[in-house]
Amino acid sequence: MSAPVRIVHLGLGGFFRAHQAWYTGFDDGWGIAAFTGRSAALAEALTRQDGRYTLIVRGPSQDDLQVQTSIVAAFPGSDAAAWRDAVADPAVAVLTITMTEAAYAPGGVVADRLVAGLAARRLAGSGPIAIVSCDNLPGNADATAHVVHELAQRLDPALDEWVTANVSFVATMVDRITPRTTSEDVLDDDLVPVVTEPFTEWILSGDFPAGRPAWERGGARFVDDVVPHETRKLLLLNGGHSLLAYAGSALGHETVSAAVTDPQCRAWLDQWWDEACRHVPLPADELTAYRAALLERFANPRIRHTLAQIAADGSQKIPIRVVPVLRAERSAGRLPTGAARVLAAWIDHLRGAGAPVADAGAQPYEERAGSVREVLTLLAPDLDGDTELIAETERLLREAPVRR
Ligand SMILES: NC(=O)c1ccc[n+]([C@@H]2O[C@H](COP(=O)([O-])OP(=O)(O)OC[C@H]3O[C@@H](n4cnc5c(N)ncnc54)[C@H](O)[C@@H]3O)[C@@H](O)[C@H]2O)c1
Ligand SMILES: O=P(O)(O)OC[C@@H](O)[C@@H](O)[C@H](O)[C@H](O)CO
Repeated sequence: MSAPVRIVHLGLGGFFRAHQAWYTGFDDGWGIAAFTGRSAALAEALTRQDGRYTLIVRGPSQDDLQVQTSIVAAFPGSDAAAWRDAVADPAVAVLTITMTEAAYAPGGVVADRLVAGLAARRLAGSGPIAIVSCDNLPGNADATAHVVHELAQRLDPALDEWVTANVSFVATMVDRITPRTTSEDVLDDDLVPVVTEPFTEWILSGDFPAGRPAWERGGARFVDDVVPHETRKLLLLNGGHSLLAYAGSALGHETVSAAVTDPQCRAWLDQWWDEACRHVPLPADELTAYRAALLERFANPRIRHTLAQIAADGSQKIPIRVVPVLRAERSAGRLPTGAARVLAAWIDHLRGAGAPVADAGAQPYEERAGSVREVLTLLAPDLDGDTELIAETERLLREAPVRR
């Protein structure tokens, strides 16, 4: 028998099924009703399989197939009535989100959906709930709270007061490399499996006023402060990914594993990590171990994580993965060549090098990509008078690979 629905998820995709749904599977008292962002296809396919799917845990030499059953209902994001009913259900205690960074823009889809759901919950008198953003955003709890309060206040100040009294925004660091599923991954008895890596990490901080699953059974950790862990992951893993996505694809590489085994890319990655590590508030030995583990994870030749997938939405990612290091290094009086290289490689990508641009926010940057200073004016106006940084970025652009 399926578990009762006690979690609602927004952003049914690959990562959620490799991560939060997998952790929830360790506690059979908790079922999930999951909603896609937009499309109906995945919800329909999962519904035909009664929510079951196979997690293909792909190690460097073999696969471990794990059938997952924590999703008990799947809906297309367009089913607004099902969404409101699900969030209003008094049995539901937790709402998780994986909608990508861009969806948190003010007036964006995260605010819209959450406020519609919370308004229905308030009307139904269903009481408190925890909202857990699992997107790669610094301060993902605060970012979620901000867009929810902003919209609720504008629509109905009484709803905003209810949110303040009833909603707990939980901060998280999430990590499990999960490339997009391709037709080659499909199994005889499963049209919608998910391929992921063996490594997984989940660190959370915050209250769950209506209870939560025993996610620690899968290894999740509850801490007072996620910020050091989030900074470690965003700068070293995601920042390293962005470097490889732009600089590696310009060299002709297609995947993370191909790029990281190229000695040139590897040297650039080490230089970026040396600079970024100075701004991660964790002990040096922890960072050394994390870097070593990351190299193994990135090099897994059986995980086909395309640089094009990671390169998408650079206008949302560069400001949080790279700019903080540029800023901190310049404030410390250093010229960070590794960080400037990520910036230069992204500008080169906007000019047409490497992976194609797939980014709804790219246009103003593409229009200014001929001038490093003008890109900085949009990206980090406090740095657009920094002639030394601009000259270094221009030098790196002149040295950018010619093979495209
Ligand atoms: N894939 C990973 O390795 C990974 C790891 C850690 C964190 N994450 C976080 O999870 C997010 C989702 O990753 P995924 O691999 O599941 O991606 P995905 O493309 O499968 O997207 C997940 C869901 O979000 C929806 N969506 C995306 N952008 C949207 C938009 N602008 N408007 C409406 N709906 C939208 C999609 O339709 C889908 O339902 C990432 O952006 C990241 O923040 C991913
Ligand atoms: O998923 P995105 O688009 O935010 O970023 C692409 C990758 O850097 C990211 O998905 C990592 O694989 C992930 O964060 C690993 O936990």
